[in-house]
Amino acid sequence: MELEAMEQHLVRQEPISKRKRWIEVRDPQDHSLIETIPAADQRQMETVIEKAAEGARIAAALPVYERAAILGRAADLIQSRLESFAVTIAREGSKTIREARKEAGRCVETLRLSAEEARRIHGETIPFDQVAGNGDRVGYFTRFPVGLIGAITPFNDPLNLVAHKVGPAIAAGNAMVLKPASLTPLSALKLEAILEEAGLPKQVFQVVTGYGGEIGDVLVRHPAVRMLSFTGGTEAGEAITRKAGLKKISMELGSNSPVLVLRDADLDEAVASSVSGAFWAAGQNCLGVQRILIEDPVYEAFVERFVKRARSYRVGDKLSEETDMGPMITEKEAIRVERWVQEAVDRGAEVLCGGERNGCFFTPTVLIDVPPDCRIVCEEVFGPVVSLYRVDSLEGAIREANRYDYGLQVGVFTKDIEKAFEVIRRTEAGGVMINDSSDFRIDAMPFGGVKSSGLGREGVKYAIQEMTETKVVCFRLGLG
Ligand SMILES: NC(=O)c1ccc[n+]([C@@H]2O[C@H](COP(=O)([O-])OP(=O)(O)OC[C@H]3O[C@@H](n4cnc5c(N)ncnc54)[C@H](O)[C@@H]3O)[C@@H](O)[C@H]2O)c1
Ligand SMILES: O=C[C@H](O)CS(=O)(=O)O
Repeated sequence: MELEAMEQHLVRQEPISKRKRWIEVRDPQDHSLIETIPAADQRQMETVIEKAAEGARIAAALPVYERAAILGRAADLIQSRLESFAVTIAREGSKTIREARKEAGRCVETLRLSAEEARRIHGETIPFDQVAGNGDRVGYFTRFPVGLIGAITPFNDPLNLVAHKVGPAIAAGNAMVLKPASLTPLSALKLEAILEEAGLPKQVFQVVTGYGGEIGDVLVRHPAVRMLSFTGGTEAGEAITRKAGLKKISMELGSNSPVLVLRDADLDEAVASSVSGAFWAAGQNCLGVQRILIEDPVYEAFVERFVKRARSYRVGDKLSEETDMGPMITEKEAIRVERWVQEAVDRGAEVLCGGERNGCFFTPTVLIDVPPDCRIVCEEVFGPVVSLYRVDSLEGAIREANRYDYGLQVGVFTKDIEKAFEVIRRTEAGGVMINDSSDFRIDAMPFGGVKSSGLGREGVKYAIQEMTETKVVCFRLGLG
């Protein structure tokens, strides 16, 4: 994402001795100062990593019942302080208070799932005698923790995406060092304190705040870090993958998610779900609906209803219960989106609603006639802008859905089971939602993308598989 790249560029330009050693966490809505926190330097990150080696030994030695109890207590503590967590998410980021409450509630769910899955990390027996001559051999494989995991998270879901890394890590007996986004680090710091209050030894989970390109680089390259769990933009993900060296890597990256509205769709459902999916968190959502491909017979009817609903969105104060959509994370990001919209308009696109910026606020925007090579559709907009396209057939919709090198999730609205399975089979994505938009997820399901949208899967049970190694044990009997 350009945002962090710009920030890192600025940090890199300053001599290390002159870099600010603190981060002012400010509310994007009014730039008010929320909290000032330290910006660690590379030496401090190295010290934390060295300390975390002891944390890996402690984590692996924690019996499963203790891991599960700690995670369950942490979930209970957050549940009891849900509003406080929601206010922090809303203030440091872009979410409205209603969106933030949902994220805090999902974090509780993610930690409870982690407590459950800690008890289900199984191996299997192996029938060695499937090969002649091995009748005297019995054995199994088991799973053991990777050790020390380096985690790096994005600004947009500052609590639950951290829980999706640290919950499975603890469940599997790993230690973790996390570098959260420097724009929204406070939720991660609160989670770190909750886990310590729930009984997690301090060395097992450490949050280090600072600038990605500076201290994140240390985490990426350090040989003691045996796995990297990254969530962020594709550009940063590729840069990190090149630097990481020989270690496990999990990449949850960007997308420009499509929704297919077929001629037999329930249009009211398709409109409601796609408007929500397009403008949730001011479009700063990896699963955000960025392109809608509508079959000819229902195009006019869908567009009219979609624009009407988009126009009804109340944009304003994040902490008001009445607000449907808050600001973008910075004015720089809002200006980028404004520039991308203008580029499309200069090339013939039409703005059906929105397109106005006021500081870091950008109104819910609906475009048509966008040339397919405009950045507003071929890159990840990560803002409240959605482009509608008329398609002449299911074949045309699938072709358009697969046009770009992203592949996180797809939504398709149809009542025809055959067409649904055609989309399931032929679209290039990590998830296909039938009669939901692309923006549908539960925290227990496997989650991740193909092509430039990622490597590997999160979702608690699946993250645990990635955060463990298998060990085969074989007994050769009859020699005593
Ligand atoms: N697939 C998913 O599950 C998922 C979920 C949320 C967000 N995202 C993606 O995250 C992006 C938005 O978040 P963002 O703007 O914070 O992303 P970003 O890529 O700018 O930054 C993400 C994190 O990586 C760090 N970072 C950036 N460059 C780095 C480098 N070279 N070395 C080490 N660390 C580095 C940042 O400090 C931050 O903590 C979008 O692309 C969105 O699609 C994906
Ligand atoms: O931004 C991407 C998130 O992973 C989507 S969700 O909030 O987890 O559904």
